[in-house]
Amino acid sequence: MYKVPRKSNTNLARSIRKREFSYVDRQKASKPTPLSEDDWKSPRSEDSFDLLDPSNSSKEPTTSSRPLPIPTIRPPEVVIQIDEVDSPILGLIDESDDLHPDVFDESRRGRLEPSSSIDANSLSATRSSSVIEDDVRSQISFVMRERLHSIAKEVHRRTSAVREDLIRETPEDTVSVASNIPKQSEHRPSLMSLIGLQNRAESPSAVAQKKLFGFSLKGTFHPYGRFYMTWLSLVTLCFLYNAFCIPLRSSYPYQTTENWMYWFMVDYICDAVYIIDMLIIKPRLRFTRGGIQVKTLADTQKHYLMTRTLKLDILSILPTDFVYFAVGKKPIYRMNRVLKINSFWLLFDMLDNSFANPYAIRIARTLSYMIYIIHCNSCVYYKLSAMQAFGQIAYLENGKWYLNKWVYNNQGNAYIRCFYFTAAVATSTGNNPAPTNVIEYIYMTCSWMMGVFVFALLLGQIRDIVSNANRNREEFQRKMDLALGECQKLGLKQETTNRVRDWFIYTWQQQKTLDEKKLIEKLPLKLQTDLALSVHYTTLSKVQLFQDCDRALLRDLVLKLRPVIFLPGDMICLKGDVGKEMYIINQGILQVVGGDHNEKVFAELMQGAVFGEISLLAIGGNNRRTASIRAKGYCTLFVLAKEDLNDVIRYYPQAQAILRRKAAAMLKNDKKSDEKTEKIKQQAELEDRCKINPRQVPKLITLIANMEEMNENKGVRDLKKAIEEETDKSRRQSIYYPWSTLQRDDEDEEEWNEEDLSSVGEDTDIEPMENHEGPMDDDVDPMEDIDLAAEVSHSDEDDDWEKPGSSGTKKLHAD
Ligand SMILES: Nc1ncnc2c1ncn2[C@@H]1O[C@@H]2COP(=O)(O)O[C@H]2[C@H]1O
Repeated sequence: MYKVPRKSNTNLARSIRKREFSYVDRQKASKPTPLSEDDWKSPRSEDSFDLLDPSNSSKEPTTSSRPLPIPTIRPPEVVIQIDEVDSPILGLIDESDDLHPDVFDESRRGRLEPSSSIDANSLSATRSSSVIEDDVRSQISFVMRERLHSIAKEVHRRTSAVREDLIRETPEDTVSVASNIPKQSEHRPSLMSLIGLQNRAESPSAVAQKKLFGFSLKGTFHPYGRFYMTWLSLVTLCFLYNAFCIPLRSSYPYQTTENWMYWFMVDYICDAVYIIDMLIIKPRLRFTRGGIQVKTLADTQKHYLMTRTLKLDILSILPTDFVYFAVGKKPIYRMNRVLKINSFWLLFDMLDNSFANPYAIRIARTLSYMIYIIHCNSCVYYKLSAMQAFGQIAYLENGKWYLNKWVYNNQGNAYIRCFYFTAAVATSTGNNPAPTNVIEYIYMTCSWMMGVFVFALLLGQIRDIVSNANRNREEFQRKMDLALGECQKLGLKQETTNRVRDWFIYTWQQQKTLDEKKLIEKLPLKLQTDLALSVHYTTLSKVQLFQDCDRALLRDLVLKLRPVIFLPGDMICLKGDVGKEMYIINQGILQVVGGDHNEKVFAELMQGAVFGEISLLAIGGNNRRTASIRAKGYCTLFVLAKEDLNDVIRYYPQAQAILRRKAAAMLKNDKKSDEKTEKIKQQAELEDRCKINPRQVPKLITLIANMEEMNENKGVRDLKKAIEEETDKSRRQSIYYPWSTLQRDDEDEEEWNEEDLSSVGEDTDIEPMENHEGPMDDDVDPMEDIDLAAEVSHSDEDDDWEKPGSSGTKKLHAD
């Protein structure tokens, strides 16, 4: 620990101080950013002098005698910066920090008294050595502090500059930048990523290359990728050219001395394709090793070298054309090109796997075999015909000479004629001419054999393919017939039977199967989930619940969803029923209905809407349906059973909250609608009850109107007049007026017929009966219970009697 020399004015102390200060000077000179006076306010600048030489404490130190201030205490913010500097020497700072503050605090507080009583001369040698040691340590610590101080200052300066720059940025800029940045707050996987359809980020160079060529030249290819499929089609085309044209040109006279260069041109283009395929493409094809796709070019190359395909590829491209130099341009020597048949098979396999209708691909493949066999056969037939001079050489049979009718007679299109002949022989359909010699007999026997076995086999294959393609349809037809037969047996109404038929037909049109789940149940669960997610992606992406909640909820639920189809007008759930399932709309429109006959439509629900969850989760307080739901047209829904939902949702409180919130809003809405409907119903009922036939003016009123003495009363006069007018008008119009004691809603006021009302309310000037309650019977005279005298006298006294109120046009009164 740092020890203050007992007598600071000793020679030793002086020499220490001198060395220390001279070092400070050197350091100060070498500092990159010299400290200002403010930064450098060291408590020691004055105290140190006092401390070391207390006798001079009162004196103003002279420039020469006064030691330079020693920086010991850093400004607090600088200390923070040092802490942030990741430096291995920070440990030293801590240590050095321990040294001085106490000392200088003590000195500042004046508690550290210089021990003047101790004589410097009495310091022992050991003591002086420890002092020297302390001195060295203090110097080191000082140097460290000095350096760190300057680093800290620099860091501090830079941080402040950056901070200022940041603050100086205009808020508009910040806002615009912020608005341009897509919201990243929710780091949730998208629906696409859940089903593994998310595009992975690719390196810009790879993207650029892909843009240019559609593939990466440096990379490897997926064997089922689009690029390789396109390339494979080209290779297959070249193979087919070779496979068909080599026998054709070898037998028929289609390659002549004039056109051979064109044939050769195409030949060598095909050869080029073969070579590119062998040298560039195939070595880049990825393969699977131990369940992992190998993508490294070196590995794929090595793998290709080991395959049998390479050998076939080499054989297929062997330059057999060189034989041409010896035997002439005979294309038959290129027959090794057909060894590329692997490409043909591969292409058909790939098409089979990737086409929506693989049956067509399978039939095409089988048909191509048949055609090729007939093609080759026709080439042989032509060659045989040519060898026998196209029937011009007569043959002897039973002592007679005949012309050979079996051979092609060189008339018409050679290829078509020969093809026809061989097709007829192979399928045993034609009335073929009899062979005339051994070769012809052998040919015919082979052809028939081929017809019987090979063609029967191929035709059988085609039959299987076609029947497989129809199996689903037949199964559906069988089930529908069975169901309709049951309906008939049970004697159901024709309408019901028709609905059953409708359901079957619509389901088939939509799904091409009656049980969608059955198709995928053999797959592993993960794949089933992925499949279900991708198939129903459009619908599920619209379900707000899945958007707002944990995406795992979707994965958990998707396999529990069961598709069902409803017909137009079907009631999916009825208000008051116990809720056992909830639904997600996949297709179609549904209506939330109410009223006695479900005539009121509260809302329409579209694709992606969820309903039926209120009763399922007992959100409304019980497990009863809060509304009835009706299918507007054909609808496909996903049904989720209560147990399934409960099983899953208990792990997703957020989803529960969302469902609850939504349910609360709907319940509120429904309550309002219910109240309104109830009010309208009540009003309609009351109006109905209050209907009177104005032609049958109550006898009592007529009596009052006819009473002589009462004729003096203006009110009664008006009443009489009104009755007469009303009776006349009623007779003319023969209508009933609705009378009611109920105040109408504002919205209904417009519908109110002012003209009709005026004739009743305004002219009669009858005071409205404010508190008339209870039902009014049509048959009962409404005036019978009224104390007429009191009523009339009251009316008489009333100030408003003379003024027909506007309320009379809005309120109609039975009185
Ligand atoms: N106003 C509304 N709008 C949309 N959907 C509704 C409305 N009222 C009720 N529903 C739905 O209709 C469903 C009927 O059955 P639940 O009560 O189980 O759940 C109900 C809600 O999901």
